Amino acid sequence: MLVRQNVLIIVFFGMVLSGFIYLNNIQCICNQQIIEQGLKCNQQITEQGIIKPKWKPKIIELRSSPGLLYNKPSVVAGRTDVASVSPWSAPIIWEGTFDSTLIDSIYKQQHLTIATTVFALGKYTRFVKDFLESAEQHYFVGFRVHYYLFTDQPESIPKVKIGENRSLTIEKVPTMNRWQDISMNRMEKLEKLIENELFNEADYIFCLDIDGKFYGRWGAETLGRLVGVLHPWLFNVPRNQFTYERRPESKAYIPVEEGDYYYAGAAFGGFLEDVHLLTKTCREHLKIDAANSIEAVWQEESHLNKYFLLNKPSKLLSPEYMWRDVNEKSALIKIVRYTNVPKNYAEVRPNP
Ligand SMILES: CC(=O)N[C@H]1[C@@H](OP(=O)(O)OP(=O)(O)OC[C@H]2O[C@@H](n3ccc(=O)[nH]c3=O)[C@H](O)[C@@H]2O)O[C@H](CO)[C@H](O)[C@@H]1O
Ligand SMILES: [Mn+2]
Repeated sequence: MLVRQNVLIIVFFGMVLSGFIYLNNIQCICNQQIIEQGLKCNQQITEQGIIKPKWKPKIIELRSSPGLLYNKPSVVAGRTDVASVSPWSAPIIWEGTFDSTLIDSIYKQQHLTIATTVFALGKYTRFVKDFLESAEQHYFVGFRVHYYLFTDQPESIPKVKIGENRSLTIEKVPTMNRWQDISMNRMEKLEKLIENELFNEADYIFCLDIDGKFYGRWGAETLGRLVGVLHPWLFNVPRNQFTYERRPESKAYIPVEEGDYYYAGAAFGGFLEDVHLLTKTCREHLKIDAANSIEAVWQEESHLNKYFLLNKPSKLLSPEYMWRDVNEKSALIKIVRYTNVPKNYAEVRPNP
């Protein structure tokens, strides 16, 4: 009798347990289906019936090689003179916050392609040679890099030797008379480039100013979903001194009591999907502003700052990655990686 009772109890609990396992499995399968369906929907058709890009699958694992030797990370020693994390837990990359041997080893296994865009219209073609030659020495060395150069004068682009596994595509664009239009129009060009050409080719994209030169490593430590760079002149000033757009009529408007950092318009990047949304949103907002006869104080840089306020970057690069001039010193800048090239605005721009 007692034995039968025990058997019944065991059978009962067994059934309850199987029930739990079954329900749990169904939930897992459902979650998977939801994720897969969600992706498929995103990838197939928009409301207007347009086929959308099928983004290249992303590698998110950080695999390390067995036997790789590098310095032991410390939990107590590190940079104490600068913040290396934002209030939303995004890393801020400074010299001393990463190990280049380790980080290269992790990301080289992923066989990545990094699309890199620059624009050189009018007299800005003079910056191309230094930009490309210095990038070949310092920018994602050992990685596959595909430069896209937009210019109104392909014939005057100098020949620069591009390394193995790296390439340069030159695309002709119409000449424009206002530097503001050249600068702003980049958002639309980038949006279309990602949509039409890059979506299945590259893993990451960086969009850079051409009037810059590399002096130090810019590598895999900069890779992230959405990446912004702290502006070299405004990284250490109070919030009310940020040169955000302050007129409420503009889509780039940020009130004085808001804002995290002031980001440079001269460099941003990330996954294609994320940069696509960024460029699309900024392009739309620039268009709305134009229709309302308003141009934000720093053109697309103002819209970029608004975008980053509402869509926090997942990684921030210190001003080492966009410094003022190689000869300008700051105790916080231990290494200059990429700088603005000093220029005579009146001479180089098509209009004041
Ligand atoms: C360090 C930094 O964040 N710089 C930003 C800042 O001033 P900048 O002084 O850096 O702007 P800029 O004159 O370099 O223009 C931005 C870019 O537009 C292109 N260009 C411009 C003029 C021209 O005649 N031909 C040409 O090709 C070129 O790629 C250049 O790098 O504000 C601009 C918008 O107001 C952009 O957001 C810049 O990225
Ligand atoms: Mn510039």
